[in-house]
Amino acid sequence: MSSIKVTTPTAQYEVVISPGLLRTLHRRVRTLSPKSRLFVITSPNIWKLWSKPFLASFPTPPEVLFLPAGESHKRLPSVERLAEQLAQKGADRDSLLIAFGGGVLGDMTGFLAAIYMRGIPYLQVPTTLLAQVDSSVGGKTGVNLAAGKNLIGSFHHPLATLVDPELCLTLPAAELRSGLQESVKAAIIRDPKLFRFLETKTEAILAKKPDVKALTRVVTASVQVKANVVNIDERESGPRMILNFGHTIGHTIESATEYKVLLHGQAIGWGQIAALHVSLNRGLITQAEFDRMATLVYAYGPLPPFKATAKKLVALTASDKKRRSGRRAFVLTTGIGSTEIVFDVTDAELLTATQSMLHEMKNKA
Ligand SMILES: NC(=O)c1ccc[n+]([C@@H]2O[C@H](COP(=O)([O-])OP(=O)(O)OC[C@H]3O[C@@H](n4cnc5c(N)ncnc54)[C@H](O)[C@@H]3O)[C@@H](O)[C@H]2O)c1
Ligand SMILES: O=C(O)C(=O)C[C@@H](O)[C@H](O)[C@H](O)COP(=O)(O)O
Ligand SMILES: [Zn+2]
Repeated sequence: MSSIKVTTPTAQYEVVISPGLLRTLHRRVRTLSPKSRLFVITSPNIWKLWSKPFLASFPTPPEVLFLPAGESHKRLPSVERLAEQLAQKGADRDSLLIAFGGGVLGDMTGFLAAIYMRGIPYLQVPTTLLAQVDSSVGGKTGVNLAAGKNLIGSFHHPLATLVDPELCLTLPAAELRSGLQESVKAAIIRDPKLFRFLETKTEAILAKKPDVKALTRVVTASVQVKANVVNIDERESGPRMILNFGHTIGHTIESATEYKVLLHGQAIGWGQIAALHVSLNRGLITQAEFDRMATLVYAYGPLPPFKATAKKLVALTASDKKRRSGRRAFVLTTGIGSTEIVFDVTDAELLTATQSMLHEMKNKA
């Protein structure tokens, strides 16, 4: 079992990572919140697969509310519908929400917890690899607008994040690989050791029945990277922007394709390729470093093709939340494990890099 601490000016909590943890969930929940009324928020498909071990330790079953699965449901009306259900069931400020799902469900449940009765506590019990390595940690919650990704939201940290890597054993292969793109990101921005692990253990990680020991190591190292960054910059005033490596173009790909074509991690995979091209063109990394990093991104593919022009993708960066005083922030890599945040990447530079990324996509098709 590993426990990683998140300590920010507004919150202090643990991320507990332990295979098999789900079967002892009730004890852990009651240690954190002895008396609260519990509301589990999940999706029908996840509940069908995992309700038995989830409920195994509960003396009486908690209330369960459902959200349909998928990024296209990550919108305000879904949150409102859930809030109405909570109100009808008499949820109050002593209630505790338990987000039992992937990043979409976790982001929405966290946002619901942030705004219901002006704020109630919630727990993250992430069920996808992506949610385990990234989205269940750090307190970013929210929903999408047609105009852009996560444009409505708040920072609201969970009471704790309880991770059982065994949950990933029922994930479709594409979902597992999507989550691994965020681990590749964590490795590129801050952890050369994780990078090497992802390079050498690809087979075990991507096996038909993934090696839980290897997955647990990937989750633990990725969460450690995330916690270290969040601990120094909770509100993304500066250093936290590095967690957005690959996301400037990745997010524009998601909104250009109306959140329907690619999984989040797949879009971020392409976004990382674009960011690698900018870094290479600026001479911040050697061709050999570029090749090594791009090879790792593609190793956790395939990254599906999509239709959008470079011009459109660059134009859509106008709604990126990292913009400061009208200037676009961009995260570059200066080598495996190191990054630089810059504000002077020109449209022309980004266009060239995005065209190179689209060219690679065409060659792979
Ligand atoms: N808040 C953050 O810091 C942060 C970080 C990274 C990503 N995100 C967000 O996370 C979202 C992506 O999350 P995701 O990749 O988990 O997608 P997701 O939540 O849509 O889950 C992917 C699919 O897997 C299913 N599923 C979940 N657990 C399963 C299991 N154990 N077995 C079988 N199927 C299962 C889900 O029902 C869904 O269909 C995006 O909206 C992204 O913006 C947020
Ligand atoms: O936690 C962060 O900070 C991140 O940037 C993590 C990202 O992987 C994640 O996709 C996040 O939701 C992006 O946030 P946004 O503020 O750029 O929408
Ligand atoms: Zn992400």
